[in-house]
Amino acid sequence: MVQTLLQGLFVCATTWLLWKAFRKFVVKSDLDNLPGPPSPSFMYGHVRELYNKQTGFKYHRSLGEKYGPVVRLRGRFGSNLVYTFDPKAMHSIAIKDQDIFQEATWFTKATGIIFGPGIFATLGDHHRKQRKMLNPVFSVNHMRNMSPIFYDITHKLRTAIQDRVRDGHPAEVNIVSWMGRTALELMGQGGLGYSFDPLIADAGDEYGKALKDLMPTLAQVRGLHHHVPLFQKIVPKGWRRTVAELIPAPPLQRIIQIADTMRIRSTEIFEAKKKALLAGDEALKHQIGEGRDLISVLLRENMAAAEEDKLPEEELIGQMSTMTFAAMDSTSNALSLTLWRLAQHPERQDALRKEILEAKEAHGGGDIGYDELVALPYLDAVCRETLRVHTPAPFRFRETNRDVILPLSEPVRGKDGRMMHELHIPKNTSVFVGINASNTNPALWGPDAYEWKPERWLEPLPETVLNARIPGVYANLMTFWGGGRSCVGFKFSQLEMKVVLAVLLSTFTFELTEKPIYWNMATVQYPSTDPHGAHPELPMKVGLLKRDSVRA
Ligand code: HEM
Repeated sequence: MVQTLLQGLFVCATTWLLWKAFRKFVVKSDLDNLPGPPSPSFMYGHVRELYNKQTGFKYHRSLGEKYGPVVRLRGRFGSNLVYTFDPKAMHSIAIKDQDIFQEATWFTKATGIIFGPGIFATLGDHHRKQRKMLNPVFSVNHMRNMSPIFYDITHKLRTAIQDRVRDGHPAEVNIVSWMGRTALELMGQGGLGYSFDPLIADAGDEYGKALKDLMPTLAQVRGLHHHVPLFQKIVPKGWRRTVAELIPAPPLQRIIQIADTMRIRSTEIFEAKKKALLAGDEALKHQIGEGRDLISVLLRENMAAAEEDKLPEEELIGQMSTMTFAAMDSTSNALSLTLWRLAQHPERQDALRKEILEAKEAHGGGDIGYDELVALPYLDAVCRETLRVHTPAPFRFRETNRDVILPLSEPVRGKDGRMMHELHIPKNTSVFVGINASNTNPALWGPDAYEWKPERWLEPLPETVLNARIPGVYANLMTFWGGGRSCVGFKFSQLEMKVVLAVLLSTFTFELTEKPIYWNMATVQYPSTDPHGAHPELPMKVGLLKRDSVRA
C-alpha cells in the first residue's frame, strides 16, 4: 500500500516537472535573449554552482565579473532563473513589486509546517498584518531596555572563556561554537524570556538543540523540502502527517521531531508568559527577562491592539521559533566573521579596543551605556564593514507569481545585440538576488570593494554608492534586505554584536591559529577547518588582555 502510494507520488511529480520544463522551453521571453553561462545540467541547472560550499563565493563573483549585474541562469529541470544585483531591479523585487516577487512557495509552505504560521510563512496582507504588530517590538526604546540583559549574558560568556584561558597563556577556543551558544542565549532571554543555555556549564536544552539541529538536518534532506507544495497538493490534509512518517528518510523524521519539540516548547513558554502577564507586573518581574523580552512586549501590544489588528495566539507562538531561528546563525556567524577579521588585522583590533576601553573609562570602568555604545564610530565602522564584505546571508531568492517588467539601472546588451532597458519576466521565474555581489560591487564601492577596510565608513561614502539608491534598510547594503520583508531584527542584531565585541575585546586578545579557515557558501555562511565544511569550526588563540600592552 505504502509502496503504491510512493510510486503514485513519484509518477505525478515527474509528470508535473516535465510539463513545467516543456512549457518553459516553448514559451520564449526576454530571458532567452539575456546572456548567461550554459546550463551544466538539466536536472539541477545552475543551482549546485550557486550553492556550492567550496566554490559558491567564487562562482557568484565570476557571474558579476563576466556578465554584469543581471544574468540569465537555469533552475531545476530547465526552469527560468535570473541572478541580479542591479539596484533598480532589486528595488522592484524588494519594494515596488514585492507582492509579485514573493517568497518561493516551497519556502512559505515548508516554514509553515516547521515553525507554524509565523512571519516566514505568510504573504501579502497577512504578512503585513504580522509585521505591523512585530515592528514596534524592535523599537529603539525596547532595544535600550534589552542592553542590560545582553551585558549580563555576555559577562557569563566572558567567565566561560576566562576559565579556558589558563595560566595567562593563550588557549585555543572554537569561536563559532561560543558565538552560536551566545547568540541563542541572547535571543532566548532577550527574545523569548527563556534561558536555553547557562553558558558557564554545558546544558542540553531540548528546545535549543532542536533549533541548532534544524539547519544541518535540512541540508541532509537534499532539497526534499522543495517538494512540500506538491506533497500538499497530492496528499489530503488529514493524511499528510501519517504519510510523511512512513517515508524512510531519517533526516525527514528528525525534522518532524524538531518541529514537534519547537511547537510544544514554544507553546509552554507562551502560556507561562501569558499567565504572568495576566497576574500583573510583580509576577512578570520573577520571569527571565522581567517582561522586557520581545514576546512579552508582543503579547502586551497584541492585547492592547484594535480588534482588527490582533493576531491569533497560534500566530504569536509561530513567531517564537521563527525569530529565534532567524536570529541565531546569522548573528553568531556575523560575530565570528568580525573576530576572524580582527585577528587578521591586529592593528585594527588594537584601535577598536582602544576606543572601547576609553568609553569604558568614561563610565568608571563599567559597561558602556546603550546610547554611547551604539554611537562609537570605529565599532560601528567595523560592524558595517564586516556586514558589507561578509554578509552572513550571501543571497536571497524570490519567485514571480505573475508576469512582470523588471526595470534595470543600466541597459544590458542582449544576445541579438539589442540593448534591453527592462526585462519581461514570466510567471514562475526564480530570482536570485546577490546580496554579497551588491555589497561588494566595484562599480559602486571602487576598486578596493572586496577588501575589508572599516576606515571607509569614517569618511563620506563614494557618490556612486549614494547615487545607486540601494534599496536595503541598512547602510546602503542589502545585508538585511529592504522593503516589507526586510530583517525585522536588524537593530537587535547590531546591539548583540556591539555588546559582545565591547565585552570580549576589553578582556581578551584574538589571534588566528595555524589551521586553515574555509568560509562555506550556505543560506547562512559558516567557517570550517576542513575544505568540505563538514563541521562548523573557527579555532582562535584567545589570550587575556594585559592592560599595559594596550598600544597608545
Ligand atoms: C547579522 C544578522 C542578521 C542578518 C544578516 C539577517 C538577514 C536577514 C535577511 C537578508 C532577511 C530577509 C530574508 C528574505 O526575505 O528573503 C531577514 C529577515 C528576517 N530576519 Fe534577519 N538577519 C539577521 C539577524 C536577525 C535577528 C537578530 C532577528 C531577530 C531578532 C532576525 C529576524 C528576522 C525575521 C523574523 C525575518 C523575516 C522578516 C519578514 O519576512 O518580514 N534577523 N534577515
